[in-house]
Amino acid sequence: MKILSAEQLSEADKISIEKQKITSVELMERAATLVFNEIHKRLQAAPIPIKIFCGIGNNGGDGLVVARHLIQHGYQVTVFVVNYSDKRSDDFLSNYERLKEITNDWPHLIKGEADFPMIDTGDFLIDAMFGIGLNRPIEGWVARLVNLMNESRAFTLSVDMPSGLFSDKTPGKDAAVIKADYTLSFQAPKLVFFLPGTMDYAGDLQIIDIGLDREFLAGVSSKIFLTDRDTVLALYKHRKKNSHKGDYGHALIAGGSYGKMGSVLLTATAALRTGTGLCSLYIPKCGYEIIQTGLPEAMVITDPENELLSDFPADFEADVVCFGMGAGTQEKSVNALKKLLESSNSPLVIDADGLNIISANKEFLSMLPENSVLTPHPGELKRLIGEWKDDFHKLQLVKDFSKKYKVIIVLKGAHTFTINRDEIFINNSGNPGMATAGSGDVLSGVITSLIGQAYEPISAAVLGVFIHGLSGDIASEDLGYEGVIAGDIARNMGRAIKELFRSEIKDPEY
Ligand SMILES: NC(=O)C1=CN([C@@H]2O[C@H](COP(=O)(O)OP(=O)(O)OC[C@H]3O[C@@H](n4cnc5c(N)ncnc54)[C@H](O)[C@@H]3O)[C@@H](O)[C@H]2O)[C@H](O)CC1
Ligand SMILES: [K+]
Repeated sequence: MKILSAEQLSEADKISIEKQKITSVELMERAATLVFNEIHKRLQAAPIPIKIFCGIGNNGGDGLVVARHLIQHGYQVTVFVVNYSDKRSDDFLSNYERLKEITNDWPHLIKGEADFPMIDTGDFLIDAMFGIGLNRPIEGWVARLVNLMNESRAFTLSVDMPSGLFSDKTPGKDAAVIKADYTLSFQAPKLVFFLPGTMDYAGDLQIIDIGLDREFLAGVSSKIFLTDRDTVLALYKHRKKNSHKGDYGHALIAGGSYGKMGSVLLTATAALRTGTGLCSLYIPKCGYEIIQTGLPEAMVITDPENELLSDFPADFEADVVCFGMGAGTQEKSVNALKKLLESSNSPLVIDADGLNIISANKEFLSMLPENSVLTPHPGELKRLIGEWKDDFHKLQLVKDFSKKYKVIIVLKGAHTFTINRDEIFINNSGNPGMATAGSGDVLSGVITSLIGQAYEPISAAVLGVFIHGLSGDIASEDLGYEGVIAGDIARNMGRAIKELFRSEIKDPEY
């Protein structure tokens, strides 16, 4: 699914109005009625005090439409117009008139702090102050109103965007932004809903299809995508009946050190559970029995050293090599990675200490084979590319890095971002139970396995990240968030792949 900018959404708005031969106020009615339906479905006519805060643009217009429907359905509604300017939009005005026709309790105008209402924790707040039209930070008494709403701790539902949140930049440090519990957003998800610095503002997210023109949406160009089930199904390669293990690649996983053999064990388990035909490990001697006992399906080659890697078997024929988990960053391990880089032409997967070694030896960067996949968490990324000012700056730095070194970056997080040159793929599967030791080792194993099975590295990364999350979702359904450990994510990979084909399953929640 494409992620669109505010400009593209406004353009979609205009084109839809023309092509569908409707007025903008009819489109507003359609969109806001869908918002009302969602609220009505959940509240089921409950007698909760509902306070609706409307701006004076089209987001405010949406709020007025929602208010009208709620009132007509017998809800206890108080409407406030946050009168931050006199420039009321036409569609706001026509809905203002329509609202006045159906109730004697006319909207209360808020022109300053003296007009602020009391807000109770038990109120249900609807935030329809600013949407995608916000073009500068919220200031003055409007900012104080936003803070009052946040401090009330009342359940808050934002229409389209939490007010104060921009669609294309990070709010300043002390900016006034609604901290929503739930956001009902129109037509396409906005990038800020997935960035670590801003994702919490939206709360639970639901995207509502308001019927904007399909042709425009299909044709509009975007370099940012939310990975959904259709995307990954299109990437998935079915296994052939007439095949054997040699058809599914030989993955070599290099890493581990004394006390950290579990990492490679997890990576190899994940690679096998994701369907690699053969899996070998290159490890220090001390891990030999651990791996042979823990994972009889894998083959083991040992380094001359007992406790850490010092070398790499340059003549070993694997379809893909993964390096780094548990490897340490000592001089000898640096030498091991150097030998691997000198001997490889095909894409590698580099994780954990592999990344740390590269960060401390930047000359290795130009030795990375084209389309290698690097899987940093934010700390590893910082060591690799330096500090960033905010999430948007970070994305730019990663895109520049990806272009310069011709590599794919899988930036791990609550929403993992896979960045390939100028393109960004945002993952939407997974859950907080996956924030656990070894979860990243498992992900490397999944991506490695897929590359070994002849997936393009970018496809392996996007598909791998998605099914890794799905596997975590399956594990947490069974065990609860706290109960999930990395081995469970590895073990459920097959179920996750099967799950992709269950047609009754919808996309996971945002
Ligand atoms: N395309 C769709 O999906 C549809 C969107 N709808 C809704 O329309 C809003 C966008 O409306 P717009 O009038 O363009 O902007 P806002 O209501 O977000 O903002 C109003 C207005 O306020 C001015 N402004 C901006 N920042 C500030 C500020 N900090 N202080 C004071 N004033 C400010 C600016 O001039 C804005 O124009 C979208 O989010 C949806 O909710 C349609 O209803 C249906 C189709
Ligand atoms: K809003």
